[in-house]
Amino acid sequence: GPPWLALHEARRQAYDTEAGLALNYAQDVLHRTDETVGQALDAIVQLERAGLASCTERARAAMREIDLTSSYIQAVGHVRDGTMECSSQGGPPVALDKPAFRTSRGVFVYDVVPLVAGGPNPLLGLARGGIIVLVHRDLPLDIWTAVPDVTLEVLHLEAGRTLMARGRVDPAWLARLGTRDAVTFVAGDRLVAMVRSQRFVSTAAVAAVPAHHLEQRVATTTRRLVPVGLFAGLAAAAAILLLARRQTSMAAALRAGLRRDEFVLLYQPLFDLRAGACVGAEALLRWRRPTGELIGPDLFIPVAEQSGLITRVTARVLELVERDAGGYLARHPEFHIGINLAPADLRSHAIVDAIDTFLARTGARPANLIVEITERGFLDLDSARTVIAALRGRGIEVAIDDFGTGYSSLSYLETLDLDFLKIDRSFIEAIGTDAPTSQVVGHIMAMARTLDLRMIAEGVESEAQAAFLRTHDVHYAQGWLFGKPMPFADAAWLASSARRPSVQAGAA
Ligand SMILES: Nc1nc2c(ncn2[C@@H]2O[C@@H]3COP(=O)(O)O[C@H]4[C@@H](O)[C@H](n5cnc6c(=O)[nH]c(N)nc65)O[C@@H]4COP(=O)(O)O[C@H]3[C@H]2O)c(=O)[nH]1
Repeated sequence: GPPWLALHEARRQAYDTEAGLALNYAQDVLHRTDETVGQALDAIVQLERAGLASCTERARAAMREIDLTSSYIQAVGHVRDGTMECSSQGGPPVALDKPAFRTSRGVFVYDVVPLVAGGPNPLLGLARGGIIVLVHRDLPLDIWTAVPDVTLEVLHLEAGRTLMARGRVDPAWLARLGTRDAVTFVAGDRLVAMVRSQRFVSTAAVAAVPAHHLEQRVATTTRRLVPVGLFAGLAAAAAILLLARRQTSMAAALRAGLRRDEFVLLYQPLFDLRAGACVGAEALLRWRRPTGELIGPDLFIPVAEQSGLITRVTARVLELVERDAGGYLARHPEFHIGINLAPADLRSHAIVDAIDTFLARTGARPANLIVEITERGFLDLDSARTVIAALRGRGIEVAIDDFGTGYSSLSYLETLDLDFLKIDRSFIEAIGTDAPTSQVVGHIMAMARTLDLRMIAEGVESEAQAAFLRTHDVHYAQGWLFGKPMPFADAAWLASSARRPSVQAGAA
């Protein structure tokens, strides 16, 4: 019957979600590895072409220049007869061990180069034509992961060996990739994702997450798919299962849903923690099926993203905000509406035009909008930066969503200009408990302060959590304590009724 189907579906969805997370980690590592290898090869080619495989003053100056301008390169040197005779770091000659292997590009890979003799972080060396580039073996693995005990590894497929690793690796994984570009599988107590580099086809990255997260996710997904004792709920779950079974039909249904205007927005109040007042709302999308069931975004946004429909969904969201709140925003310049963008939205300037149109049609001000971005899937950093700059240039504020969940990594914080960091609800949930993640929120807050970002806490359910956040200078909060997602009129009513007492408090 449907409950069994739902359990089965929960398992499939849980696997997809966890595998997606592991793939994200692997992709992150791969991206950093590609950058590292790319910079190393560029350096070698540059010095080779200039005939600078030597220790002359000119060669050493060129090496120092490369060292200073390449973020992933630790040092560049000249190697002859198994000795690094000089390097951009200065110091005496360094005797090298035998290279571990030679790649088909003619690059010799040295496993351990003790640049600082007996130093704590042995470097990896890549050498060709008398030039050696030294890189930190930890740097490509230095990504933010929300779950503890993640294994990260960079593999050389030709050589059939590990280049860099953090955590427990298993040599047997290598064979699972075969000729594919990416693969996920369960091995023992772990879920493993492997991705092959498109730039350097003999390198691949691996991420392995503990499989017990999978079981937890099956449990929560089952709870969501099987609403207790509701036949309607079961029917909805069954309907979703039928759709989800074949993503193509789900995409077709989404397309039809867009055509038939089946999407609606609910608005979750955003509270200023100090003033204790509602100062805005986040727009959250729902799909109202012709049967009357409301389907949550977790089920259809990923399909919209995979099927290329997401930019149309985002355009619809702007239309709906205009319909629900346009007039109100024009009259309430201090009210903020949070809108979720998908990574695909940040790939072109179209979203900026759509927002300009929205502002022109509604008379709302740029400061009315907070755009929330997440890095589910892969963010094209260059175009994201351009789009974000265009939005911020207009006075629209930008928040990074899902921070710490593994979707939004530390590297994004460093490279994107942002206004807000949204602390994910999983970390708020852990406040004051002895969950292993209970300390994470402190680190996230410290990071936000360092980067000069204001903070929005998500999923605040208790007064104790709110008090904790208030004392730690978190500006805004959302969550069931303040209000569940509701029709716009209700959120607007909250904002106007909540503003009065706070104005009096300010005047007193
Ligand atoms: N347990 C608990 N949950 C709370 C609490 N307060 C809020 N939530 C839920 O947490 C989610 C917060 O949204 P999000 O992190 O932006 O996460 C959103 C967002 O990433 C995505 N999403 C929603 N609307 C859109 C949209 O219009 N476009 C895009 N691209 N994504 C959307 O879907 C995600 C899920 O949205 P929802 O299902 O509406 O789920 C919402 C909200 O209903 C609380 O106190 N306790």
